[in-house]
Amino acid sequence: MESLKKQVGYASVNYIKDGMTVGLGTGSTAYYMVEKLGQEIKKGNLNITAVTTSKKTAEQAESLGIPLKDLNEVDWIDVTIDGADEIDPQFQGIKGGGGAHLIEKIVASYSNQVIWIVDESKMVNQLGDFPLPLEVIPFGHQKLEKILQEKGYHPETRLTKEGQLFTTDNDNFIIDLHLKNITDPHALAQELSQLPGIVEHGLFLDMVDIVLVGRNGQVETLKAP
Ligand SMILES: O=C(CO)[C@H](O)[C@H](O)COP(=O)(O)O
Repeated sequence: MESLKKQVGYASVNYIKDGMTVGLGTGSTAYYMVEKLGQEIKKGNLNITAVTTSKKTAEQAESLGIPLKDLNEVDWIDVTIDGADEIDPQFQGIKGGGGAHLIEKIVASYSNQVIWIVDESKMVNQLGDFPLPLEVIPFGHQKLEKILQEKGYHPETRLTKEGQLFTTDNDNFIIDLHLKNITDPHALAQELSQLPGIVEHGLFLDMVDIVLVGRNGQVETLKAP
């Protein structure tokens, strides 16, 4: 799996051209994309500016000498390359396994092109087996969890390995919904967007243009309709 992630992460850098402003995603697959991008910049093959989607990616990019700007400092992003947790046949996705989906969604929404890089395990027939992350405001989060429980969404506030409350880069919490299957992602997205306290849900709908899938040692390119 690790070698598939590396293969797909490295292959995605072919979509980055000289002079572009590039959104850098978060996670173990995006890690390899950033690594390869750093190598190409160091060799003098690429001259780009990047906007990062998390503190972790920013630290990695800085350590590799990738020039960074804040989203407010750029006009638009040419391409954003990011990982995903689940992708269905309609190219709808779940993100936020790493708890970075709020910033990832903002960056993606200001991008001309969005590319997801995944290994084949992320391609599913229906979304929902992967718990759906919600970034929530700490104020009243237990009340929100109760409402989600009453709706039958099986919420679980995310904890760190040490059992502490997981906090995002924005000092919010994550509630994961254990839904098993999501029959109507658009309806669910609308419902979740209307609940006070939820800053952003991890449903990424109609956002991706190209999916690069690592499968059987190859990188498959899928274009969203
Ligand atoms: O959405 C994300 C972080 O918020 C990641 O892109 C997603 O979790 C995939 O990560 P990985 O490539 O490590 O499986």
